[in-house]
Amino acid sequence: MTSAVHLLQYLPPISSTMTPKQRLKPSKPAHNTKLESRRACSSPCLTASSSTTSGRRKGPDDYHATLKALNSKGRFPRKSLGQHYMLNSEINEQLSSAADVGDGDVVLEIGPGTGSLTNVLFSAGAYVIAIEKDPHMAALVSERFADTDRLKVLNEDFLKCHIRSHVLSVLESNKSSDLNSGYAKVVANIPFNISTDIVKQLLPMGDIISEVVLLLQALIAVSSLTDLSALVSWSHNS
Ligand SMILES: C[S@@+](CC[C@H](N)C(=O)[O-])C[C@H]1O[C@@H](n2cnc3c(N)ncnc32)[C@H](O)[C@@H]1O
Repeated sequence: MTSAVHLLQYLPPISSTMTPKQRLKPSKPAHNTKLESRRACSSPCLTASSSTTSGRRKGPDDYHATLKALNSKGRFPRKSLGQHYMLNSEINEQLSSAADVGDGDVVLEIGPGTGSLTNVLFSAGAYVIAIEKDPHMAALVSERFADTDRLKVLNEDFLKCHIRSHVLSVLESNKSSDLNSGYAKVVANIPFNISTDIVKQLLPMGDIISEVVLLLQALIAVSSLTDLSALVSWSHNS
């Protein structure tokens, strides 16, 4: 079995219109109602250090909906958990289509958060195994998709849980169903603080995982400001 990085795509810079001052604003808890009335900007994510909203189209995962979902659990993005929530559904769709997610695919999502990417994966027809460390977010995503039988939420630390057995149990139990058996795919907007460890965990799993598409953080400026711009994907070939 060999595994190879087939594709390293850089997404276009997505917060280039923000001023350094905007980027460096200190964290504010989401329950601060002042947050909700701030002006729109082009940032696609709600992060531990962002206090601005996205000017993109409204939807179930836009800035206000995401804040509302977080508020419902008394939460705000935590840097220690790499929590930055995707507000741009187009980027989620790019992640899903880079892995060619389709009907019956089993997809492992690391850190579903509020479920914006999970929602896109469902729309593509996938069965999703979502591993979420934060118990509040695990509860939130379970409640959000309570009416589907195509989701298994595991409130676990991805770096400590037995991923292989979780994935294999879903692949095995679905052999006779209409799910594509044999291989799972990984599609995730991962917590950047543990990117390297996540990749290390996934690399030896080419026997059960066919595609990996991760949104990673890339350095974009000498001032050490960072942006979300790298989409890395690879396929395992036997
Ligand atoms: C970058 S956010 C992405 C959230 C969501 N997928 C999105 O795109 O908006 C990362 C998510 O991973 C979760 N997380 C952090 N560390 C984790 C770990 N070790 N195992 C599983 N989930 C983790 C965070 O709680 C958070 O929900």
